[in-house]
Amino acid sequence: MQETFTEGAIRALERAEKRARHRDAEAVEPTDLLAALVDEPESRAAEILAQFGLEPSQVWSALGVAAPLTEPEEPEPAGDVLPQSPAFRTAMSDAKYQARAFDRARLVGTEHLLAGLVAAPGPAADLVAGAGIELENLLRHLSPESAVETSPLPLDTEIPPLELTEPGQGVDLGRILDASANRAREGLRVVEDYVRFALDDSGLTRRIKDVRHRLAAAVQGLDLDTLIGSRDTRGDVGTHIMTASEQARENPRAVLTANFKRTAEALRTLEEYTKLIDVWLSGRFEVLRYDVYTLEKLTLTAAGSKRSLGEARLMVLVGGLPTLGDLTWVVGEALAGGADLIQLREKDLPDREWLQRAREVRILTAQARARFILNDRPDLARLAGADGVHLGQDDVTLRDARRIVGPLSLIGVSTHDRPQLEQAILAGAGYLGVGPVFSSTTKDFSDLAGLAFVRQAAETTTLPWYAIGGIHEENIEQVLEAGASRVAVSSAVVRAPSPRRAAAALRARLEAVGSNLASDLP
Ligand SMILES: Cc1ncc(COP(=O)(O)OP(=O)(O)O)c(N)n1
Ligand SMILES: Cc1nc(C(=O)O)sc1CCOP(=O)(O)O
Ligand SMILES: [Mg+2]
Repeated sequence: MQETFTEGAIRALERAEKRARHRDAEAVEPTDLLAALVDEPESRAAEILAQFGLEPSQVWSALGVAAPLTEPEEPEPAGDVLPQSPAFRTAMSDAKYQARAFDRARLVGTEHLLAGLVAAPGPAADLVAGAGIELENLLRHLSPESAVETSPLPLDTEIPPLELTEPGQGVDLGRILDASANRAREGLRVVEDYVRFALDDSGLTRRIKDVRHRLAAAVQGLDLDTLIGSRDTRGDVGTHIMTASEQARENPRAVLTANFKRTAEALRTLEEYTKLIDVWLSGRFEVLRYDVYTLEKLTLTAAGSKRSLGEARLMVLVGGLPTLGDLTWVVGEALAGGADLIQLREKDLPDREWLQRAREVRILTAQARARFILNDRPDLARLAGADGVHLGQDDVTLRDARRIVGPLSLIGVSTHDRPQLEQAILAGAGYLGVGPVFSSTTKDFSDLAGLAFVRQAAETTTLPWYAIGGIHEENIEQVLEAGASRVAVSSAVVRAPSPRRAAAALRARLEAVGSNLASDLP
């Protein structure tokens, strides 16, 4: 699906790039875009912000940026286009997504750019959220005329679209649409309750809410009076027919999957029957159906990983040791001290030797009933029978790794800032690395993500995540206070005089924090 931009949006994007250049940035950030959106006070975005009490001058001063850029008398020499930061790209993809859902012509306007900014965590989103603007209340402003307009698009065929309000034609269709809208709404509610109360995942809850609100907006596009007028619950022969599979639910997870299925089916019905009255509206139900599939994957991944990593709080990274004997000794000690996962991280070994070491570690971890993760290499992870593979931002993508290790293997992803965190969750990571928290003797970093990032991770997801980077017995308390429940360490154990004692000390600290890890619900 191809989107195009309104002239106002194009101007805002150009200005955002200019603003980024003026501050000598290496990439365009969401803050550049927010400042650029209010540069033109008549833009839809600026109008919406003003309605929420956020005037341009407040935005510029809160962002610490210059008031509107004055156009240079001479055109500026054209340079290479500045790259977009990951957060900016997230905002853009959300903006396009909102335009697709709300605008018949799929035109991305400044209001959609603003909605994109709200969805991309960071200072721009924080500023806007501080003014009380959330996706939920912003959705009302996205092309309101088209969001509620129900006049059909011209169909390709000669057959005129059904007139929903015409008795006879309308009633049957109205009953189908009414029942399906209710089923979709109810299914989403059941799913939301699981994510909110069983998983306690605020990020996923926000996503499900967003889908629920967009469903409500799409249903508004149908003639509500006709739907209610067509309702005949008592006369519906399906109301009292309950199959055995509908009644039996083995556990909360089965309730969850059944309700995702029910929601997707109901959306499919809405999509198909709405084609008879309004193809554009039908497209909105289609987009929602795909969103529900994505949500299902995200929720089941979160629930599955939370269950499978349960109380696995301490990951120890080993590697770079001179001999196989050194490696097996350290791994044995770490396991005896209470490591729940061993990650083999080799950087200079020939593949054959790496695989041989991996197979040894596999045996030791299996004996200790601990997990074994291989760093960087899905191919070797599969050959060694590892439980999973860990991928960094420059390693093969999660999708490619999945093709090698299969659907059940654990795939962890390193993240160093919030956009990467969100991206990894969306891509289906089974767990996350969150760091570097402190400077490390194992790996050099030019920038530290610090404890601030640990706090952000704690606020964002309940997918299992491991704080990593320079964590030792002396500083682990700070990491736990920032919200971590799991840590990954290397030197603190591998280079300790007694790896066993070092692992045991870390483990004891981890156990001392209240257990909010494993959900009681399967
Ligand atoms: C748990 C965990 N988190 C982060 C990393 C780092 O992975 P990556 O960024 O790919 O760097 P290398 O470890 O490959 O140097 C990790 N290995 N484990
Ligand atoms: C390999 C690695 N990756 C990190 C990240 O933040 O992505 S921190 C790190 C080093 C972890 O070792 P130590 O506990 O000795 O600092
Ligand atoms: Mg790597």
